[in-house]
Amino acid sequence: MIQQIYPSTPHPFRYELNKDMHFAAAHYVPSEQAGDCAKLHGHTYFANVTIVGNELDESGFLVNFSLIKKLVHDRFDHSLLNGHAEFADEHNPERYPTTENVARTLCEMIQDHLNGMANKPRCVQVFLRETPTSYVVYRPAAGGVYGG
Ligand SMILES: Nc1nc2c(c(=O)[nH]1)N=C([C@H](O)[C@H](O)COP(=O)(O)OP(=O)(O)OP(=O)(O)O)CN2
Ligand SMILES: [Zn+2]
Repeated sequence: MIQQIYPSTPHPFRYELNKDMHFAAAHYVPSEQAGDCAKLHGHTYFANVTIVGNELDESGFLVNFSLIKKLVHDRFDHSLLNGHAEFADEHNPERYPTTENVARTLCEMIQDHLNGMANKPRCVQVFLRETPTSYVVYRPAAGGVYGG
């Protein structure tokens, strides 16, 4: 069982849901400055995704926990991150599969899906751990999340 304390983000919504998950993936950071990270290697990533909203769906869910896992796990588990379109541009540092960019991409992917739901849940935080000693927290700009 995964048990961990995460940083929290303040928000005005009635419900907050968190989903923990793992995925195994390989990557390299295509930058001469990246040192050993420029070499192909792998991690078991750990992600915690925070979803908020005011309304539940017809199942009484803010969003089904399993959907959040499916969006991330089905796409990235046992894959080469650099092989995904989101991370394939080796000339744009915003597209390198760093922890920062992967966390932001997960949030954006999930939000794209949530935008199609009638109860309009929002992804307000992705905590992404790459190694036992390194993690990133991504939060979309407040205007983007709360501004409708
Ligand atoms: N800001 C970032 N820095 C680094 C990233 C990153 O994504 N964003 N990535 C790496 C490497 O991919 C590496 O796999 C992880 O680095 P690091 O935490 O240094 O790994 P260690 O397990 O060796 O850490 P120790 O605490 O020294 O054991 C590097 N930097
Ligand atoms: Zn790495």
